[in-house]
Amino acid sequence: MPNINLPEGFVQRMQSELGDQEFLKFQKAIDQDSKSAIRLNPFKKLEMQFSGSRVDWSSLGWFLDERPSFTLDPAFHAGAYYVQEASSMFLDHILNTLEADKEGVFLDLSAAPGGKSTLMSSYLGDSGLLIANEVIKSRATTLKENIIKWGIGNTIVTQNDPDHFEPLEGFFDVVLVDAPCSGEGMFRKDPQARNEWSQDHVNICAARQERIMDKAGALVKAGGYLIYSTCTFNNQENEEMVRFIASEFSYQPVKIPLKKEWQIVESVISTEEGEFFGYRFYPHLVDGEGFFVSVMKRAEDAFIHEPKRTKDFKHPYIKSCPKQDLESVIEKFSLPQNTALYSINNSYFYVNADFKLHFEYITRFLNIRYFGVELGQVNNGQVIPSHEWALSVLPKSGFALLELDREAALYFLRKEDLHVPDLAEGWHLVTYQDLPLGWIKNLGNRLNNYYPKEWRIRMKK
Ligand SMILES: C[S@@+](CC[C@H](N)C(=O)[O-])C[C@H]1O[C@@H](n2cnc3c(N)ncnc32)[C@H](O)[C@@H]1O
Repeated sequence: MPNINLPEGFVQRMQSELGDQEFLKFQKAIDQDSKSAIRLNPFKKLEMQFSGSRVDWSSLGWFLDERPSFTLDPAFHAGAYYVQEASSMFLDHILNTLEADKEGVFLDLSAAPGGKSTLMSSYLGDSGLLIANEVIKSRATTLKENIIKWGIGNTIVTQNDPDHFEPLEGFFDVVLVDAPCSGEGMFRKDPQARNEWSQDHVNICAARQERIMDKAGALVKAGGYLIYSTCTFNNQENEEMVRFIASEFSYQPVKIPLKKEWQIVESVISTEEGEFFGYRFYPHLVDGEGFFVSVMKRAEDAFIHEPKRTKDFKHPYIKSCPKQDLESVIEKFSLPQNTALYSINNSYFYVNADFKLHFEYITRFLNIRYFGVELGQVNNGQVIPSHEWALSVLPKSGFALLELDREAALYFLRKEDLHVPDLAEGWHLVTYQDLPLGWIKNLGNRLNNYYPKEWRIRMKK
C-alpha cells in the first residue's frame, strides 16, 4: 500500500467527529488492505469455490479469505458473481426490508460500473424492470458490459444527464442515487484519492449532488422509495443532502433495522420535516469501505405517472417486430411466451412483455444503450446467436453444449483458436462449470471462436 498522507483538513474534521482514540483506529484501518468480497448471481448457480465467510447483510455476499485473480476465473466472465466491496451490499438488506415491489420499475441514476445495478437486477429477477443510467459515455459502455454479463435480461441501460429524466417524474417505484462524491471512503482502496481531496472539491461535489437530487427527488412515484448513497464521510454530502431532499419534496423517513454486531452507525438527521436516518459505514468498524446511505418514502399523495400508450411505436433505430415475426422468433430462440420483440438493424432483442409499454414510453425520452437481451439474427431461417444471448439466463435449447475445463475456457476467453476433436459441425454453446461463456462454430475445416474481440482477456498467468 503506497504511503500517501491523509489530507490535513480531512484529518482535522474526522478527529473532531470521531474523537482522538477512535480516529486512531480509523486511521489504522484505512492504512490496511481491505477485504475482498463478491456477490453471487442468484440466476447463475455457482458452487462457492473460494474459502470465505458470509457478509451479514446480504444473503448473496461473501468475504474472501484471499483475493484470487478474478481475470483468470472463467466463472467471473460468465457473470456468476460480481466483485463488490461489502458495505455497498447493504442495499440488499434495504430492498428486502422495504419489501420493494419486485414487479416494479427501478431506476439506478448513476449506475456505472454497475455494482448496485447488478444487485437490483438480481432483486427484481424476471418480474421487474431496471433502468441503469450512466451519464459518462465510456462508463456507460462498462455498465452495459456488466449488465450483459449479469444476464438477467430485465435491464435497460441508458446514457443521460439526470435533467433528461424530467418527463419521467413520479414514474419509478425505487430510485437509487449512488451519487458522484468526494470519495473519502475510498482512501483505503484507492490511496490516490487522498491526493485529490480538498475542501473545495467537497463543496463542488455537494453542489453537484444538490443539482442531481433536485431532479431525482421528483422521479419517485407516490409510496415509492428514494435511496441516496455516497462513499464519503462528510456531513455536507450526506446528512445535509438528506435535509435538502426533505425540504424540497414530500418524503417520509425510513428506519432500517440493524443488528448491533454489524457496527453500522445510525445517524439521526433532524429536519424541519421530522427525523430522518442515515447509515454510516466506517472501515474500522465494518469489513467494507466507507459508505453512507439513507432511505426515504415518497408521500402517498404524491404523483403517479403511468406510461402513455401510443398507437404505433416509433423510434429512430429500434423497431417493433410485427406479430408474424414474433411467433416464429419465439420458436426459433425458444423464448418465453411472454416476450416482446424488437430489432435494431437485423438483430432481435427480447424484452419482458409485461414492460412493453414502459419500455416504449421510456425510449421517447432517453438515450438507450442496451435493453433486455440481444438475441441475434435470423438469416435464411438460420439463427445466428449473439454473445449477449449466450450470457443471458434465457433458454438456449436446441444448441449443442461444449463444456470446457478451466485452461480451455481461458483459451476461449483469450479468443485463441480451440482444437476439439470429433466435434459436430455447427454452433456450440461453450460452458464452464455449466455456465455459458459464449459461442463457437465448427465449420468442418475450422472452429470459429465468437468471443467478442473487445472483451477478450489478455492476462496469461
Ligand atoms: C459512485 S459512482 C456509481 C457507482 C455505481 N453505483 C456502482 O455501484 O457500481 C457515481 C457515478 O455517477 C456518475 N456521474 C458523474 N457526474 C454525474 C452527474 N452529474 N449526474 C449523474 N451521475 C454522474 C459517475 O460517472 C459515476 O459513474
